[in-house]
Amino acid sequence: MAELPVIDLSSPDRFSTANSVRQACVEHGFFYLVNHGVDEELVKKVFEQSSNFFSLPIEDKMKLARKNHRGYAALYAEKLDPTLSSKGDSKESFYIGPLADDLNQWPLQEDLPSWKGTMETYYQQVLSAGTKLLSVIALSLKLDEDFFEKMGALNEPYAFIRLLHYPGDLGSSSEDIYGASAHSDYGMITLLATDGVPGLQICRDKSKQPQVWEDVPSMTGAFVVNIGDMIERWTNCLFRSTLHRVLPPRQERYSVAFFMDPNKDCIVECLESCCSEACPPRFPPIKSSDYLQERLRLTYGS
Ligand SMILES: O=C(O)CCC(=O)C(=O)O
Ligand SMILES: [Fe+2]
Repeated sequence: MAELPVIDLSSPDRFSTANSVRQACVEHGFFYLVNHGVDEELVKKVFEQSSNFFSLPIEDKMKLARKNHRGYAALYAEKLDPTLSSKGDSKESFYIGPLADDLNQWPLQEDLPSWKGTMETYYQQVLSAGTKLLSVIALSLKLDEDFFEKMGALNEPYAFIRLLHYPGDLGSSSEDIYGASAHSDYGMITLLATDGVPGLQICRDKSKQPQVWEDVPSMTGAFVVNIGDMIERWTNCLFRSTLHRVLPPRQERYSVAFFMDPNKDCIVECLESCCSEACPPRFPPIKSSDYLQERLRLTYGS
């Protein structure tokens, strides 16, 4: 079992919080976030509405099939580990992106009346928690706390809710089928809520063979937060985007991820404080949208 640090976002001592965040991101790339300001009742409602959506007939769900990375992705449609030969991950999901650009797809009002409002409120509340957390992350890197704002990353951030449903035992064969196969997240940070059903695991050392996987238990009221690959690139691997996966669930499981990615035009390049002559940048600068597009292409095989 992984013993992950707990970060209190409401602590008045921001420098001490920043130190804990730094240690958590260097050692684990994963931590629990408490007192994050997202209403617990709202989280419950999101899980209820998510379950309502996934219970709709498949024909209705397919009417909202994923376009512009918004909407419904059916069972086995995604493979988070593109090196696996299996048919895909045993989960279905639904994506909700930036609220302002009108590209989102919504279930019919008459089917799920308070669905859109619930998701929009959740989007805004988690975005605001994520924004606060990124200012602590900036402090933890010895940058100004508004670093990510000033450089434009948080100007219309490319942030997504992903509702996830793992349907439980489908009696699948011995094939390599995971709920979510091994991957690291692509963006800046991910804030994950789960329904408490176990399954999430992390691998702290991707290069060690055989890989060692540790369970990440859920903690009531806390988000599990992890660092994405773009922060790993910005920090020249000082902060880790840790490999994780969800075991093939025997029991039905729901989770809700919030991926906070920078503005599409943002250039992600090694921070000055994270490189030196002895430790040159490991990655060339890259435009955020180019990086994401390539990662999504590999995940969906198209
Ligand atoms: O469902 C989970 O617990 C994790 C999902 C995940 O890692 C992802 O969607 O990127
Ligand atoms: Fe993930």
